[in-house]
Amino acid sequence: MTEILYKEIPSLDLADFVSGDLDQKAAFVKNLGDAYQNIGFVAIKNHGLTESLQAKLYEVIQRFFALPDDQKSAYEHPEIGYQRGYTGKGKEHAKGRNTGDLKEFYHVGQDLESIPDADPIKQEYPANVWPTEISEFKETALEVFNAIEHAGKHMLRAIALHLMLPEDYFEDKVRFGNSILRCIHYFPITNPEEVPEDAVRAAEHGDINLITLLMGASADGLEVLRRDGKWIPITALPDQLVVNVGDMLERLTNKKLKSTIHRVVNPPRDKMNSSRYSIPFFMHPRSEMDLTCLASCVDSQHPKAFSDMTAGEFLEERLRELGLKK
Ligand SMILES: O=C(O)CCC(=O)C(=O)O
Ligand SMILES: [Fe+2]
Repeated sequence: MTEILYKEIPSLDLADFVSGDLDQKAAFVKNLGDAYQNIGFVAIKNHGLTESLQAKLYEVIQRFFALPDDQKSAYEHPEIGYQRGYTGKGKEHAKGRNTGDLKEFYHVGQDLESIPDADPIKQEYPANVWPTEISEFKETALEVFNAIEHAGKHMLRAIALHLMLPEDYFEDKVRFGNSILRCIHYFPITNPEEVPEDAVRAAEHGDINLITLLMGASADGLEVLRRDGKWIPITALPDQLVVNVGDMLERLTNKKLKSTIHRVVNPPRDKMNSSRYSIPFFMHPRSEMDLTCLASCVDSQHPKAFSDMTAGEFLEERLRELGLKK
């Protein structure tokens, strides 16, 4: 396969896949496959998440993050690896680093009430944590969670077809999957000289999950590392979601699909005193999903690069590496 060095991440129309004719659907799968085998990122429109709902969630989280730190820390749950509720400033660091990122965030997971009692996964997930100060937080976040999850399921169908798997390959694996909507505030830095020399908004990393769907951020800063070593800034249009491959999908496909390293750089010094908000949705499967490399992705030129693990085991390992779990 030819290597493509994209100047920017490719833009696709999800409507081509969901409601297009056979040719449009095939073209979507081809373009997505090319993008994911090269740069690991695309931007999609017609994903079903309305701009008004996005704006509403941004408004709600801005009100939450404006609360005093000691009020926010009441929603912090280290005993569950911060997988629900608030995580305070500087707590998370990228794998392989010690300096914490210049961010605080809030995690929302599956709404337990929507999971049938008969599904054993219901016992596995912690309940969501909702700030009592902000009444619309729960309703708005869950609505966004469901809309993005729906778009993510379409993306996984297209990915399955690209991998020559049955279109519904991921369906049962992501039903009530362990996904997380992460509302992030990169807080203003009033005294740049007081933060550690090497501290950044988000140090370079790959995402843990199958795929990430990212709502357009409120300021610049996100960059992806192209395979020739050049950092490419990402600018998604307001009607687009950025969708990238995570480490679990890279593992499953034995690196055929690329979990591309990305980062959020600090603003120039004169803009350090401003906030940045962004909201990625980390689409995880159920913990029992087997991430053993697909046999179709292993051959003499591509020897198996990963040990066999379930998604649950991989997540536990990574949360420890990020400083979120003991
Ligand atoms: O804030 C962003 O634009 C991206 C954040 C990110 O990469 C992450 O939280 O994994
Ligand atoms: Fe990321």
